[in-house]
Order: sequence, then C-alpha cells, then structure tokens
Amino acid sequence: MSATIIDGKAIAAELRARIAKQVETLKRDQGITPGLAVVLVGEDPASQIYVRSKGKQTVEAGMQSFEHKLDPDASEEDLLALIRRLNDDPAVHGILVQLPLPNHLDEDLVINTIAPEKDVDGFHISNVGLLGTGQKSMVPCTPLGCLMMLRAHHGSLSGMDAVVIGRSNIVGKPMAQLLLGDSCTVTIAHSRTKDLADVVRRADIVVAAVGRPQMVPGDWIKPGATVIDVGINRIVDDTGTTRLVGDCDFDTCAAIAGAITPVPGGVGPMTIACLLANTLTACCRANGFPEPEGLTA
Ligand SMILES: NC(=O)C1=CN([C@@H]2O[C@H](COP(=O)(O)OP(=O)(O)OC[C@H]3O[C@@H](n4cnc5c(N)ncnc54)[C@H](OP(=O)(O)O)[C@@H]3O)[C@@H](O)[C@H]2O)C=CC1
Ligand SMILES: Nc1nc(=O)c2c([nH]1)NC[C@@H]1CN(c3ccc(C(=O)N[C@@H](CCC(=O)O)C(=O)O)cc3)C=[N+]21
Repeated sequence: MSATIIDGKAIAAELRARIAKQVETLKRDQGITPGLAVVLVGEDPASQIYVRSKGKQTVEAGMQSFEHKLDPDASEEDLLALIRRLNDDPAVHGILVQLPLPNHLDEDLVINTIAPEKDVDGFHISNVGLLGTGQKSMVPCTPLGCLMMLRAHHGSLSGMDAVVIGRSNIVGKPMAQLLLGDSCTVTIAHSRTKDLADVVRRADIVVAAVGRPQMVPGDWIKPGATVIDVGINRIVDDTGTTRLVGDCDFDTCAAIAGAITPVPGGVGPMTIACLLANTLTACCRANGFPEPEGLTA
C-alpha cells in the first residue's frame, strides 16, 4: 500500500473540539446554547444508529439535542406540523429530518417546509439555489466534510480534474458544486455514464457516492490520485462476519492512489462533525453574531 490514509476520524475530532470551544464561548458570553432537532420517522435500524450517534456528539459539543421519533405510519400532516413547531422554536437552530422517509411521505415537501436558515442538511431548494449561485447558504454535511478533507490534504484544489460518481441531491450534485467552487474541472458520472473506468482514470480527485460495495477497483485510479469514498455498505465477508465497506475496493485503490479515505473512519465521522458545524453557524447567523471561521465552504 502506498497511499496516505486521510484520517476522517481524527480530522472530525479536531473539528468537533474547535466547535465545542466556540459553543462554550457562546454560552458564557451570550447565554445562548445552540440546539439541534433531529426527526426520525420509523424504525430503520441504520437510521436509529445514526440518530443516536448524532445526539451523543451534539451533547458532547455542549449543544442541546432534541430528538423527535414518529411512528412509521405517521401522517404527513403531523410531520409538517412538527416541523413548523420547530421552525418557530427559538431554542432550535438546526433541524434535520432523517432520510429516507417512508414512501407515503413527500420528501421534497417535507424538506422544503423546514425554515431554510435552520436547514442544517442544506437540502431546502433555497439552500440548493444559493450554493449553485455561490451565495452564502447551508452546505450539505457529507459533501462539506469531503471538501474539508480534500483541502486538508491538498491545500488548493484549483485546476484539478475531479470526477464525482453519483448524482444524488444529497451527495453527488452538491459535491460537484463545491468542487466547482474550488475551481476543479468537474465531471459527474452516474449509472448511464459510458466507459466509467476511462472517465475515472482521468481524475486527480475521485469522489465515489454510489452505494455499491467495492465497485471502484484500483485499476480505474490514476496513479497518485486522491480517492474520497462516501459509500457506507454493510456486507457479509468470506468469513461470515458483517462489516462496513465503501464504494471503492480499498486495498487495490490504496495501492495506486496518492491518498484515500477509509470506511469506516473517513467521510462518516466528518458528516456528523459538519452537522454540528452547520448548527453552530445557523445559531450565530440567527443571533447576528460573527460567523465562526473555517466551519463552512
Ligand atoms: N458517509 C456518509 O456520511 C454518507 C454516506 N452515504 C452513502 O453514500 C452512498 C451514496 O448515497 P446516495 O447519494 O444517497 O445514493 P443514491 O442511491 O441516491 O445515488 C446513487 C448514485 O449512484 C449512481 N449509480 C448507481 N449505480 C451506478 C453504477 N453502476 N455506475 C455509476 N453510477 C452508479 C446512481 O446513478 P443514477 O442517478 O443514474 O441512478 C446515483 O446517481 C451510499 O452508500 C450511502 O450509504 C450517503 C450519505 C451520507
Ligand atoms: N437528513 C439526512 N442527513 C444525513 O446526513 C443522512 C441522512 N439523512 N440519512 C442517512 C445518511 C447516512 N449518513 C451517515 C452519517 C454518519 C455515518 C458514520 O458516522 N459512519 C461511521 C460508521 C458508523 C457505523 O459503524 O455504522 C464511519 O463511516 O466511520 C454514516 C452515514 C448521514 N445521512
């Protein structure tokens, strides 16, 4: 293996420590505690794990955590009413509705009901538009975490060729916007892309956000390129044990890449740290305080 491992877990811990310090100052000097509300509809076990871990890290950063659990068959009306209540609650600076939602709920409607300034996921159409036009917005946590790791490793990304595999609204598209904002030449690949291997081979930066275990092999990677693996896939390996793998085949990619993020311990921890960063940013904006430095794009 030759690649440098980009240690998302360590970078996230450092980010959370900086956030905790600023939260403490905010509480001491202004008497204000940033608050994050997380809404979970249903009982998806993976979602429950994420929500628990978000709540724990929110409290560890000195913030208030509000958890709202709704039955899997909760009505859209009830969910929208809850969101409106949280929009009006001055103790809540950030609102996250865990996705995916059960099929009977209109995801776009639900997201667009969140007040844009409290939309710490950055999924509201206003935030998507602001990001796309280079204006101040709430930036989606996973792509923001990826950008922070890329900047930590490279400094400037200007002029680099970046390929994002995946075009979802929550990862692929905002990731491409952020890379463009940092002056990369960006290609977005997806399930209809022809000759994906050749497209990926051109990239100095590969961001894989597909949801297919170990899909990207090392021989697609340009020697020395940086690989950011967003995928979180649970597989049962040859020995019968369940483990977490990314969208990239770690061993073969690490043999060729210049740098790579591991799964677990890469993008995942950065996502949660960026959620806390967005909550602090939202709290400062809501109160007219100066924005904390280095927490957003
Ligand atoms: N670490 C973290 O914090 C997070 C991790 N994730 C993980 O990231 C992964 C992607 O998530 P998400 O964006 O929500 O997933 P989606 O399922 O919404 O999107 C997957 C994308 O991959 C594309 N795709 C599927 N198959 C192929 C293929 N064979 N070749 C090329 N492209 C393909 C799809 O193309 P098309 O549009 O044509 O269908 C689609 O654009 C998942 O593993 C998810 O668990 C997600 C969020 C946060
Ligand atoms: N509204 C909304 N916003 C999200 O940001 C959101 C969402 N819905 N739905 C689900 C996805 C997924 N996601 C992850 C967050 C952290 C880890 C994470 O911390 N992973 C650990 C491993 C955790 C484990 O062991 O399962 C790691 O990669 O090291 C993973 C995945 C956020 N998402």
